[in-house]
Amino acid sequence: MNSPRTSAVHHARVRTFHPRRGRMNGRHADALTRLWPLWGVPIPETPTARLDLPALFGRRAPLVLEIGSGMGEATVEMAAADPHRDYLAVDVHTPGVANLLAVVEERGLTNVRVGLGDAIVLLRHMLAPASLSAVHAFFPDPWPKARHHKRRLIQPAHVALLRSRLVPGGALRCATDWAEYAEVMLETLAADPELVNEHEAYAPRLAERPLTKFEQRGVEAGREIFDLSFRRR
Ligand SMILES: C[S@@+](CC[C@H](N)C(=O)[O-])C[C@H]1O[C@@H](n2cnc3c(N)ncnc32)[C@H](O)[C@@H]1O
Repeated sequence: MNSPRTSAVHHARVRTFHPRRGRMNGRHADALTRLWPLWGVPIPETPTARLDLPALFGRRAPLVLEIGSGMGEATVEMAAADPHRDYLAVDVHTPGVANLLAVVEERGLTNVRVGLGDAIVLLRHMLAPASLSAVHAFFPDPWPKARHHKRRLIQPAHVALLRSRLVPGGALRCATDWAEYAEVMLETLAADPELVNEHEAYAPRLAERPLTKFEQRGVEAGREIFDLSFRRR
């Protein structure tokens, strides 16, 4: 369960999400014990310092942030195909984070680090403006009920924050299987004067984005998939 608390962001009240333990198996527990100290990025509730990215990755390279990486399927495939950039994945779901750490080890990837905690806290307090080459938000929770829309990742205050962390020309790529949220995403991103849509409306499917189990379930349920691709001016 999320245990939310509220905090002020650009004068809007939004939720902060705490890590969720979920259901852990032995492999997850082993990965957390061995690999978290190597590649894990703790996200405290009130961080006091920005991340030292060259120290974290052991090199200076363009950085991609994946928000809500789930079990890490997209992170692993995209990072493996893109060794000249570093990938920082973040999720609040501990078993997903543990799974990603295990697969990063199995695949021998050196360009992936994994944050556990709230992506908004990470963005606001731990990443400097203009520090990201790209932000990926694939299938963020749609929060379908109107009274929960305020929990959505894509909302004006968050978009301003996300965009501020991109380098000029940096990419913001989103996908969703929730048609109403797709429309809101399109409107919200298009309303930011510092973002440019790379397409007239929705983008074609991003070739390098793999099919995750989450997306597969949406397709099997008959839902259309919407991709969005914007760039910071
Ligand atoms: C619907 S799942 C999609 C997972 C994955 N991107 C995929 O396509 O399979 C959304 C993910 O976002 C994570 N999430 C939700 N709120 C978050 C937050 N504030 N910070 C980081 N991750 C978050 C959830 O734990 C969940 O793993």
